[in-house]
Amino acid sequence: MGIEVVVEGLSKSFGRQTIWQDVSLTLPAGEVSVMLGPSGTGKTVFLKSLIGLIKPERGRVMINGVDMVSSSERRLHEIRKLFGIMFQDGALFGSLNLYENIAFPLREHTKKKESEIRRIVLEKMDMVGLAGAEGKLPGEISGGMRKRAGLARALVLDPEILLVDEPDSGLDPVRTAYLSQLLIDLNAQIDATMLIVTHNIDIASTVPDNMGMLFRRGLVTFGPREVLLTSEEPVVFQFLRGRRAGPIGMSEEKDAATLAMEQAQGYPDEEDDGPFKIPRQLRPSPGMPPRKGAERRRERVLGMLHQLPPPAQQAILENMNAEAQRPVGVAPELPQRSAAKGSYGPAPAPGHGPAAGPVPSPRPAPGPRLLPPDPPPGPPPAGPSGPSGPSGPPPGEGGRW
Ligand SMILES: Nc1ncnc2c1ncn2[C@@H]1O[C@H](COP(=O)(O)OP(=O)(O)OP(=O)(O)O)[C@@H](O)[C@H]1O
Repeated sequence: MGIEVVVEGLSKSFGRQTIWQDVSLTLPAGEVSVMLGPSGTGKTVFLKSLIGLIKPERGRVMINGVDMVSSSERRLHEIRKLFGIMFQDGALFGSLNLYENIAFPLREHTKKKESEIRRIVLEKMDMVGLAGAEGKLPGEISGGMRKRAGLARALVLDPEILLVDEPDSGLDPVRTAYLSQLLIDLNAQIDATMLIVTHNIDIASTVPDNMGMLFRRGLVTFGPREVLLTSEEPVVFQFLRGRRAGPIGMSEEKDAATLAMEQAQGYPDEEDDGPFKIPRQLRPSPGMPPRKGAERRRERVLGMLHQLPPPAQQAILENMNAEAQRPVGVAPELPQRSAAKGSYGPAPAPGHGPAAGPVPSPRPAPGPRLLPPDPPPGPPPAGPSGPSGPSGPPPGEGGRW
């Protein structure tokens, strides 16, 4: 099972620029969490602070009793082996093929024999739908494949904590949807604690168990997904709906005068379309094991229900009831096109038991099989070819921690 990450009173500045202050939250063990926030609010800085790559001035990040802020490099080196990180651009070595890129952390951090390395690399490539692409160079594959290669590399040390930085960047909406499903399937298979940093509302509203948001140099909220998704907080309201009206401006937060002017004039083309409709959370694909994190989360959230705002309580109970009645492995809201008549009809019967019923026990062969074919290769990855993270070569020359 994944490990809980406890963040207490964390503050970070660069020179005179405060990035965020007094951030406190807990990433529950084995659950999937998302950190949202407009560009530049310090999401990536937060992610790097969790693993000790960036040092906050104040606060603690407790993992297995070790503080990632104040511990020695030797201690951090040990704890970092618990992490896998998927960086935005995949952070692959441009001169190494996918096999060698993905094998890199195993060669760096373990003394495994070549046959064992091969078994692990091929298994993880299979899990992310990259079987057969071992010999490709990063410059020969699409952005989506590079991301999945970065994900495979993040998995080779069997991480208990998986950090994912903007998995959607550069991907079309369909590839993003497949990647969202892949993340849920991986969580079902490895039961790791996951934190995804993104500003993509589709990922944020369908993947995680918990959500938080950074804005105005602080944490706006963090908790069960329904808390943020029902929030009337102006910044959350604006962000979820992608509006211009609200405290988030073009490049930074709006000042009071701009907000007052905006309230007087409004944006006539931005109609009030009512409460944000909370989409269903993705479930593991058919054939995947059930998510243990989701089961634990259910108990945890029911235990804290009375402490949550009433709209969140209502949304949680409605979702739980809907989940209990929802057949496994089917997205009932998607009409299926009949090939013969070109018409739309109801989805086929699932042939699985109800969600809240007994869970299937046998663990299936790994590997989501729902990935679409990849588009032709894009341009070679930009930026430094050396990845940084325990799951990959670290930042800087030579790629060492
Ligand atoms: N090593 C650094 N030195 C100085 N400033 C930094 C450093 N790393 C990040 N920053 C600054 O911290 C701020 C937050 O950056 P960060 O990349 O964490 O934002 P973000 O929320 O992830 O943005 P985006 O969504 O656009 O990726 C930015 O102003 C950035 O310039």
